[in-house]
Amino acid sequence: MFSRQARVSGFGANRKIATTARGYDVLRDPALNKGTAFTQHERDALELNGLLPPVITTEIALQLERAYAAYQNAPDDLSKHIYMWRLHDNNATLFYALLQHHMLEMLPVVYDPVVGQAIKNYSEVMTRPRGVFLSIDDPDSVERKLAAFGADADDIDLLVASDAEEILGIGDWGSNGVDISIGKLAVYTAAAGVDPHRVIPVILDVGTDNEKLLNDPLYIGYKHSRVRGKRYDDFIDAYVSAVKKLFPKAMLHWEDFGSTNARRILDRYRSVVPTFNDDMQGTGSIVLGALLNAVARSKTPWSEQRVVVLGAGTAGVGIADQIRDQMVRHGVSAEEATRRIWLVDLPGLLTESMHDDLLDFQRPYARPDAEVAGYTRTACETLPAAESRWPAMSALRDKAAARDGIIDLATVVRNVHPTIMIGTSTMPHLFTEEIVRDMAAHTERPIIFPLSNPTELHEATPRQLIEWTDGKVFVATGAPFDDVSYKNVTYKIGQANNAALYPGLGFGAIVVRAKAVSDDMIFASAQAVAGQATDTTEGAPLLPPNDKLRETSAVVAVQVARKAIEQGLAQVQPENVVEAVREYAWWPVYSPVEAI
Ligand SMILES: NC(=O)C1=CN([C@@H]2O[C@H](COP(=O)(O)OP(=O)(O)OC[C@H]3O[C@@H](n4cnc5c(N)ncnc54)[C@H](O)[C@@H]3O)[C@@H](O)[C@H]2O)C=CC1
Ligand SMILES: CC(=O)C(=O)O
Ligand SMILES: [Mg+2]
Repeated sequence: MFSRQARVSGFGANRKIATTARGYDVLRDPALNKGTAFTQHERDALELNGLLPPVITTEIALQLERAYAAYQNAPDDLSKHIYMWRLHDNNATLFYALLQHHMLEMLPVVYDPVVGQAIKNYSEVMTRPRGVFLSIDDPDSVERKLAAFGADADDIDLLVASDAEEILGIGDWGSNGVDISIGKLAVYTAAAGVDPHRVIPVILDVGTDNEKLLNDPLYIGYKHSRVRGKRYDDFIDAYVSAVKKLFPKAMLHWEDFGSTNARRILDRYRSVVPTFNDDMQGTGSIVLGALLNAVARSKTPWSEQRVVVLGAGTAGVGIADQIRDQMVRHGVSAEEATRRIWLVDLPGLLTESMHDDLLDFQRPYARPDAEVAGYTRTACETLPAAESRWPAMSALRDKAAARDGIIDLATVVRNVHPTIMIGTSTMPHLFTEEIVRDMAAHTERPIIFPLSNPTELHEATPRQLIEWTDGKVFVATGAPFDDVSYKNVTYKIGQANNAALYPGLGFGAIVVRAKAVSDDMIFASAQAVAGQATDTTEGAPLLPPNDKLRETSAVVAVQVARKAIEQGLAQVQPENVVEAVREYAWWPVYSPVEAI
C-alpha cells in the first residue's frame, strides 16, 4: 500500500506513480522507494540528491545481487525471514523481485514452514506493523480501522483475514497470526501477480487460549480467552459489512480459522460476497489436483477408490468433500461416494453412534455402527481437557476411553484396505511403518499424502513412504521436501500446499470481478493445476514444481476466470481472458515516479 502522498495510474509497462512526497518521505515509503535505482531526473524532481549514494543502478540485477548476498549471510531460516521482511519494509519491489528470482529457495522462508517459527516468535521479531488489527473488544471501530488503511473504494482487490485459532498445524497464536495473512498475500503476489499495493492483511483479534501468550508481557494482542458465540459472529459480521461498504470490489480470503468456525463463516458469506476458505477449499482443490494425476497413473478408477482421512478438521473434511464430488463426476451416487471415505480423528474412526457430538460437516461420513461391530477397539488415554485444541473430538475420545476404546488408524487400514490415505491431523509420525506396509500389501499403487504443516508435523516423510512401499507409493506433501533416490529412481515430491493453487484461483476471480467463488471455479482450478504435471515417468511429481508457480498460477487464473464467465458470475467479461490475466498481473519492476 502506498502512503497517501502517492497515486498510481495504468498497469504493466504503462504503470506510473505520481507523488507529492519529497526527500526522505520518498525513501521511507517501501512502495515508492527504488534505492539506488532512482534516475537522475527523479532524484532532481523528488529532492533525493545527497540522500542516496551517487551511483545510479538502473539495472535491478545489481540490487538483487547485493540483497541476495545479505540474505545468504543471515545465519538461519528465521533470520533470513526477518531479513526478507526488513527488505520489504525498505523496498517492496526489490523484495518481490528477489523472491521471484529465488522462488524455490525463498518461498519456504517467507511462507510455510518458516512463517510458523516467525509467528511463534512474533513479539520478538516484529519490526513494523503491516496490515490492519481489528479487535472484538471494540467492534464499533471495525470500519474506522479498515478506513485508516487509507485506501479508496476502487483501490483494494483482496483481503486475507485470520483469527489465528489454527495456524498451520501449530494451533492458537492470537494476534501473532497476522503474519499468516501477510505471508499468504506475499504468495499471491509472487505466485500470481496480485498487486501487493491493492491488498490488506487483517488479523481478527478475538482473544487467545494460548497460555504462553496470555502470560507473555511482550504479547501484542488482547489478553483474554477466545470469545465465542454471538459476540464472535457479530464481530465477523461487522468485518464483512465494513469490507463490503469500503471496498465493494474486494474478495475475502479466510485463513487458519478453527474447525468450528471455518465452515460456518464460509457457508454464511459465500453467497453474499466473493469469498473462499483456503484451508478447506484451496487445500481440497490442490489435493484433488494431485489426486487427478495419481489416480490416473494408479489405473484404479475413481469409482473403486477407498479413502482414509486422518484428522477430520477443516482441511481433512474439505479434502473429503472434493474427493466425494469427484467420485460423483465419475458416475458414483453421492451416497456411495460418501461411503467410500473413512474419517479418523482423536476418537478413532468416526461412527454414527457419535452423531450428536460430531461437527455437522463430519456427520455425513460417520460409519454405520453395524458395519464396524467386529472391528477391534484399542484402549486409549483420556486427554487433558485444559490442553485440548479440539474440545468436541477430545470429549468423544474421552467417552470412548471410558468405554471400550477407539477404532484406531491401524485397525481402519487393516479392515478397509484403502487406496488413498490423507494426513491432516497436525500430529507427526502417525503413518507408521506397520500401517503403510499393511496398506501397500492390498493395493498395487498406494496414494499417500502427509499434509500436516509445518514440516516437522508431517505424518511421515516421503523417504519413509517410498522405502516402506518399495517405491510403489504416489506421494505429495504439505511442505517442500528434497528429491528421494531409491533403487535407481529419483522421486520428485510434488508439494500439495494450497499455495500452489489459491493465488491463481483468487487472481482469476479478481480479474473478472467474480460475484462469488463457485464450486465449479474451484474444480476448474484443480484441473488446471493437474494439467501442468503431465510427466508420467516413474518418480515424476504429481504437481508442477514451485519454481514454475508464476506460469502455473496464470493457467489456473485463466481457467477460473473462464468458468466464472461461463457461469454468469463475472462482472467484467474480457473478450480475451488470457490477455486480461496477463495485463492485470503485477511484476516487480520499477515504475517511473513523477513529482507533483
Ligand atoms: N498442505 C496444505 O496445503 C494444508 C495443510 N494443512 C495442515 O493440515 C493440518 C490440519 O489443519 P486444519 O484442518 O486447518 O486443522 P483443524 O484443527 O481444523 O483439524 C485438525 C484435526 O486433527 C485432529 N487430530 C488432532 N490430533 C489427532 C490425532 N492424534 N489423530 C487423529 N486426528 C487428530 C483434530 O481433532 C482435528 O479434527 C495442519 O497441520 C495444517 O498445517 C491445512 C491446510 C492446508
Ligand atoms: C498451508 C496451509 O494453509 C496450512 O497449513 O494451514
Ligand atoms: Mg492455512
